[in-house]
Order: sequence, then structure tokens, then C-alpha cells
Amino acid sequence: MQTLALPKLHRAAGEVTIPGSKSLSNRILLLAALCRGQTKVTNLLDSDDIRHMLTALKQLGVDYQLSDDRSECIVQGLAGPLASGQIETLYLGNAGTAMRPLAAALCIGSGEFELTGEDRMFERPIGDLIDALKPLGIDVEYLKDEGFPPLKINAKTLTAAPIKIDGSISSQFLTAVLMAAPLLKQAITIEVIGELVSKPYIDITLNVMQQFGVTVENQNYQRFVIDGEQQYVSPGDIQVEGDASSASYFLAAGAIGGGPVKVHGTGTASVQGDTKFANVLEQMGAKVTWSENWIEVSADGPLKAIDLDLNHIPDAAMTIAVAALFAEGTTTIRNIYNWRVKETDRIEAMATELRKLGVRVEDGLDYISVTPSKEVHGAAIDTYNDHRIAMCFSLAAFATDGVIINDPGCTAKTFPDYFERFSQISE
Ligand SMILES: O=C(O)C1=C[C@@H](OP(=O)(O)O)[C@@H](O)[C@H](O)C1
Ligand SMILES: C=C(OP(=O)(O)O)C(=O)O
Repeated sequence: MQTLALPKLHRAAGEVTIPGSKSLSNRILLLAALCRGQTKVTNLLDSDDIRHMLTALKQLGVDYQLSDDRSECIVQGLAGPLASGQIETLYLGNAGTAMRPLAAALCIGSGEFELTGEDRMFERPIGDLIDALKPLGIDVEYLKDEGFPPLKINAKTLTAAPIKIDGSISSQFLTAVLMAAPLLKQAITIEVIGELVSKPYIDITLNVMQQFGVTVENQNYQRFVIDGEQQYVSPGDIQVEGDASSASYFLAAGAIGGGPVKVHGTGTASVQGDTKFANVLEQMGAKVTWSENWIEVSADGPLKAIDLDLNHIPDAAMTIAVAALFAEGTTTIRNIYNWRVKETDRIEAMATELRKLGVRVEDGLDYISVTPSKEVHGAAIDTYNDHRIAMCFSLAAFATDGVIINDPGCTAKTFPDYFERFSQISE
């Protein structure tokens, strides 16, 4: 296993342009494949999650050309559902944004498909999505554990029926149904049961669908109405925004290490809910300046602890758990149960690794509380094959020397050259 020893950091300042958004890249690629016409996607993210989507689409016969640096992709749309004449096994790594939307899209395609991935994917639920689609008459078999990938999908003609979907574990299930729904033969209604988590990701979905010409009637995120027999239409050119979750590490560095750190690629014009991370830093006492597509953060003193429900920014909220080391008082992040079903059990993992640094941590089913201590010390941080654990713990190097990140290469899921970029704004 590789390790990365971080020097003690004293200051953060500079500018960084963050890579394209994972959430947008994979949604855009899927709709570019389903739509009528050719789509030129620019600022596409090049990371493991996107490579899995691209490889799957290629296997499904979607024709595209990638530029040498893989940041531009010209996709020839199929003008309809995905199809295959033979059994296709699609390996989707640990990419939720590939597994969930492809599962729904393939149910309404034609052919037989096996959807598989890495071991952790077999522990990440998909049952609420499959259950939601059952009234349409789908044929899906769980190949290992009931409710989890790997899956076998035998696509067949479906009949329209009202859909009820549980939104309390992952918004990706609703995203998946929304994106597939316009290709059904008749109009459908989707009713959300349970608290819808990670709600801003639904705005990303509706925004991308709109850019591909499909409008959804959104009745207060409780009910969605979508006409059937629609065709997605290529917008021609589409640019992927910078990734707001990836921005969080640099913005937090600005708040912890003085700044200013200016992050280009996301701002007030962004459709990504994770831009709200900057508001949390502001509540912690940082100075935040916004433009349409950059955000700048600085601070001239210690941060203040917060106690907040961060369900709307589950990914960026992990960065707050480490920023808490630099805040006066106890920081509590609430309503984050679904951290437990992501790349790893993130509540458990964050609590374990923060404690290794000598910090006081309390954790429960759906929250984590972090109280900094004067005795913070270095430690080798295990990253559980979770890119965000590796990235957010880089900030601990502003508190102490001796921070070692185990398996730093796991950032390849969404941000392959993260540590190189981080070193450019910190010293
Ligand atoms: O739709 C998306 O692009 C995502 C939704 C969120 O997942 P949940 O809805 O499972 O919280 C988020 O954590 C994930 O990284 C990306
Ligand atoms: C939860 C995440 O990924 P996924 O898209 O695989 O759900 C994440 O990137 O933090």
C-alpha cells in the first residue's frame, strides 16, 4: 500500500480550477447516449467513476470520441433506450452515479444485462429503486444478496403504472427513475415516500433533463409527473461545471490556513447543492466572496463551531468534520445517516480516524460531534478506499505534523491528482 506523509502546513493561499463535476459528468453522458443528435461534452471529469460509465456505454454500443486528455467527449445519441443483442456484463466499480441510473435505464431498454462492481458496491443498497420499478413489470434478479448488486436485468416492454419510491436512503434512486421515465410509453407519476435525502441532487437531475429538452412537473419534491414517449434532444454543446464537492477541500483550506483561496469552476451560477458548503464556512466565521463561477475563502482568526443538519450536502459535510479541528467548541453534523451506506460506513470511519489524531468524537446513528483538543497529534489515517476520507484528512496537516494518508491513490474515484493540486495552495 502506498502512503503519503504530509508536512505540517502553516498557510493556504492561491487559486485552483477544480475538475468537472462527477454528478454532472455521469448524468450528461447517460442522457447524451439516450438523446437524439450529437453532443459535445466539455470539461468532462476524468476519474474512475466516469471511466466506468464510459466503458459501460461503449459496451452498450454507444459511439463516442474522447479527446486525448479525456476532457472532451463527442457522443452520438441513440435516440432511444439502450439495447444489447447479447448478455452484457457491466462492471461499474463503486460508482453510485453509474449503477443506479444505468439500472433504471436498462430496465426500459432491450436485452439482458448483468450489473456488477467492486465488493463495496455489493453492500450499497439498490432495493428501494428496484421495488419502485416493480409495478412497471420489470424483470430483475439479485445475483448475491437481496436488495444489493450484482443484478441481472432482463429488459422487456413495460406498462405504465404509478410509482412510489422510498427516498430516505439515497436520492440516486429517484434520480434514476426520473431520468429513465420519459422513455416509457405512457405518462407516469412518481410519489416519494419517506424523507427525501440529499435533495439538491434532484435539482441537478432535473436541470440536466431540462437541458436535454425534457421538463418534469415537480410538486414540491413529493410527487413528480412526467409525460411518456418523449425523446431527449441533444443540446449540442454542454459544459460540465467544476465539482462543488471537490471544491470543499480547497475552500476549507482557505478558512483554516488564512487564505485567500480562490476556487474556479463553481459559484452562484452552479446547479450543485454542494456550493452551500461555503455558507457553512461562513457560519463558522470565514469570509466568503462569491461570483458566478468562482468562490474565494479567507479567515483572520479561529473558526467557530456549528451544530447543523447537513443532509443537503452529504459529501461536502465530511470536510466540515475535519474543519472542526480548527473551530472553537464542539461541531455537530446531524441527519447524515446515509453516510453509512456510501463508499464505506463514513460515520464510523470518520469517528475512528479523527480519534487517532487525539480529537474527542461522539458518534451516533445519524450524527457526529467533534471537539478539538490542544493535544492533536499525527497519525496514519486509513482511508477505507474512500476518496473523500483521503481528501478531507489532508486538512489535518494544518493542525499537526505526522499526518500520513494511507492509500492516497483512492482519490482516483473523483479526483485523481488531488494531492498535487492541494500542495499547490498549501505550505
Ligand atoms: O446524485 C448524485 O450525483 C449523488 C448523490 C448523493 O448520494 P445520495 O443521494 O445517495 O446521498 C451524493 O452523496 C453522491 O456523491 C452523488
Ligand atoms: C457517495 C459518493 O459516491 P457515489 O456517487 O458512488 O454514491 C461520493 O462521491 O461521495
